[in-house]
Amino acid sequence: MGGTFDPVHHGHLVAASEVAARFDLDEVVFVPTGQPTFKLDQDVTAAEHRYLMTVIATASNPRFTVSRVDVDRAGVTYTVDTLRDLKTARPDAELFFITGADAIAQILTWKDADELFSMAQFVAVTRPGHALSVDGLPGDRVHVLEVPALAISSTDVRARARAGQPVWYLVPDGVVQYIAKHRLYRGQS
Ligand SMILES: Nc1ncnc2c1ncn2[C@@H]1O[C@H](COP(=O)(O)OP(=O)(O)OP(=O)(O)O)[C@@H](O)[C@H]1O
Ligand SMILES: O=C(O)c1ccc[n+]([C@@H]2O[C@H](COP(=O)([O-])O)[C@@H](O)[C@H]2O)c1
Repeated sequence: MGGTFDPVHHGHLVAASEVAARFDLDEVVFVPTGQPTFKLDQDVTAAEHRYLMTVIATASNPRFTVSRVDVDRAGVTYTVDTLRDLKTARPDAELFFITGADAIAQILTWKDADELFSMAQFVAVTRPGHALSVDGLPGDRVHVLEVPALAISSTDVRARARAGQPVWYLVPDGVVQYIAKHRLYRGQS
């Protein structure tokens, strides 16, 4: 599952857990982006903070791991590179890329979009506030999964932290503490 994870929240974790169960996955690899291509105009938190919060959030689940491939690759992050690096690290693995309704809606505009569907299957999960449409995408490579609706976004978590409102139970406890310890999201949206 790729994401900016700024910060990772329970919407991400529930989606990953549901896809793992439905598709009987051995492992879910969370891949925090380096420089997310569609957020180049935004003030994104340093990759190392986002990576560490993702490690904290996933630590208790033996099937969840976190990859540094996007964080460690220089330049803008593209999923075509993510999938290539994951395939190199796990040559025998069958890859499924987990993505939410908002992200799948834009997938045809992603770099080398045609190539993506031959590199992995895609699982598009439902997300409150976003219509899920996979029209025009290859039906044999894109799966749709309804997951328990959690109307949580990283944008909202950042806004709450900035306003001094609680973020408990929107993100894992360790992430609440990490945000407080490093005083993240105090001066940005
Ligand atoms: N509550 C949610 N339910 C289901 N999928 C989600 C949810 N939140 C995010 N996702 C999906 O997880 C992936 C990574 O999301 P991302 O890290 O950009 O979080 P976000 O909450 O959308 O962040 P932001 O508000 O900063 O844009 C995307 O594919 C997104 O669609
Ligand atoms: O490859 C692309 O062109 C591309 C464009 C936009 C988003 N993505 C990927 O989609 C995932 C979710 O992105 P975001 O910006 O919603 O956090 C993340 O893994 C991104 O690298 C990929």
